[in-house]
Amino acid sequence: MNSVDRFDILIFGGGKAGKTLAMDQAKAGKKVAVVEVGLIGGSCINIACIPSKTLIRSAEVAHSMKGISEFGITADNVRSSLDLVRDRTARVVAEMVATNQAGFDASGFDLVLGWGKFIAPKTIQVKTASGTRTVSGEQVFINLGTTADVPDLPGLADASPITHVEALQLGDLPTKLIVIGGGYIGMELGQAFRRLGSEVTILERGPRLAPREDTDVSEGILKILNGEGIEVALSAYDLSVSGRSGESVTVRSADGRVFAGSHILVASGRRPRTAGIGLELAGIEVDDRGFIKVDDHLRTTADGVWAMGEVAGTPMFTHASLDDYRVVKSTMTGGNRTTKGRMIPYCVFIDPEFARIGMNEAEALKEGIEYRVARLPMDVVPRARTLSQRKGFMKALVAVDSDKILGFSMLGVNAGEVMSVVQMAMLGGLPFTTLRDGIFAHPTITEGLNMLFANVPASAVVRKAA
Ligand SMILES: Cc1cc2nc3c(=O)[nH]c(=O)nc-3n(C[C@H](O)[C@H](O)[C@H](O)COP(=O)(O)OP(=O)(O)OC[C@H]3O[C@@H](n4cnc5c(N)ncnc54)[C@H](O)[C@@H]3O)c2cc1C
Ligand SMILES: NC(=O)c1ccc[n+]([C@@H]2O[C@H](COP(=O)([O-])OP(=O)(O)OC[C@H]3O[C@@H](n4cnc5c(N)ncnc54)[C@H](O)[C@@H]3O)[C@@H](O)[C@H]2O)c1
Repeated sequence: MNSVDRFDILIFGGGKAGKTLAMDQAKAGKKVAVVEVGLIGGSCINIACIPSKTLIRSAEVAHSMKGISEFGITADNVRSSLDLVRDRTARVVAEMVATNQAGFDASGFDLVLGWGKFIAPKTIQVKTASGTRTVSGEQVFINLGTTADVPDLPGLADASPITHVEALQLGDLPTKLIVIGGGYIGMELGQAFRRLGSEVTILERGPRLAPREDTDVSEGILKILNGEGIEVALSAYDLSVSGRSGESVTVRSADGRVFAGSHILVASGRRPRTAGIGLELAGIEVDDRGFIKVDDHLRTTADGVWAMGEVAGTPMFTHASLDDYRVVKSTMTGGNRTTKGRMIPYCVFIDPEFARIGMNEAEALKEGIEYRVARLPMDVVPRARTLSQRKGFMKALVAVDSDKILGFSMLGVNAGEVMSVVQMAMLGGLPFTTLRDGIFAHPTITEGLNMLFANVPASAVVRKAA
């Protein structure tokens, strides 16, 4: 073994939780190292949230130009250039990487760039540009994230499919994009490419999009995507592929449907980056899907080793990874914050957005929780009319035996922001009447919450699992 550089804190993978903990602990005077294969700042800013949302914004602008006559404006000869869209995305990413790098430098931790693997408990060997370096930590934190899971479908690997990484860096706009998977990435990027000018077909093996959501949400999203000319093939399972992405591809489903396209994008879920990194040499166990086993404090099966973010099975959101940092920091400083029962919001950046906090009807029914439900079509919210963004609805679940808000779902313009207002009320333990009777600025989308919560039935409409 090479000589070992010893640290108080060793972080394996510089994702959201890892980089935040590294800066925090280095500033606190600890000797800290982060082993990172190359994404300065992790997936979110380099290849995931930030570039995808930047591309999506360009696509939104392109889309609104198409419907510009609705606003009494004429714009002739409007064209989009994928090169310029990609350059804008690259600029936003570069800015964020630079900001991250500056934060890393200011905190003073040792960034060890290279692919790492455990070679002994708490000891990682890193293949750097100049050779190998071995580092160990008194406390070790794993934050390695996930990677696109390319399913083992006949012909798919030979077709050289793209993932979100390549999709965000394409030189030419696909004439016809086939997307395998109708989840977050499939819906977001599918809609964005459609709006930039591609024909798009989404193949989803399940019977509906967004299967974790209530059926009214799935139906609403389907209608919106179909309305923009996106073909969505549901129950498209046991796919087989021929051809090559970038040239011509054909996909067949078990029931005989055939889909032809120029490119194929795989967006069918994620797999943890735990293979081949010597976890067994470090006493760190994984579950049957390869995610690192952790307890509510994110402690692994190895003493003094924690795992955070997606690799630990945390819900796959940047803000959830950030909260893992808080959980770990709490344990390190004698606190008792855990992952148990935490409320994690999310927003799918289709347009209009879909956002949820807390429970939906399907979950309440499954758990046998009685609830009252209020619904409001976006069409009646004055701000939605001024914006010509009338699609979708808001929905809230309220307890039966109290005025507690159980959950909120919204498919509509600014859903992510409006959801946060409801989330604050839930975090503060406020009754739904606070949102029903609070004074919101007019005309805002949030003002719709007055109307939504005015629709909460006194008690009559109670639904319960059969
Ligand atoms: C296309 C896309 C869009 C998304 N959009 C959103 C969104 O809008 N909002 C949201 O909240 N979430 C979004 N997500 C999810 C979000 O990106 C992640 O949940 C978030 O980045 C947290 O990841 P993490 O902290 O678990 O790890 P990551 O940020 O993935 O960090 C893991 C790091 O470990 C490094 N690494 C891995 N293996 C090794 C090794 N052997 N040696 C050295 N280094 C290694 C990687 O290079 C990486 O930098 C999106 C994901 C994708 C794919
Ligand atoms: N806005 C956001 O916060 C955001 C955006 C993008 C990604 N993410 C995170 O990244 C995760 C991964 O995204 P994703 O879209 O890859 O996964 P996903 O789990 O959201 O969706 C994958 C979809 O692919 C389908 N599928 C799987 N195998 C298939 C097959 N062989 N044929 C056809 N369909 C198949 C699944 O039924 C599912 O609907 C998300 O779950 C989310 O947590 C978040």
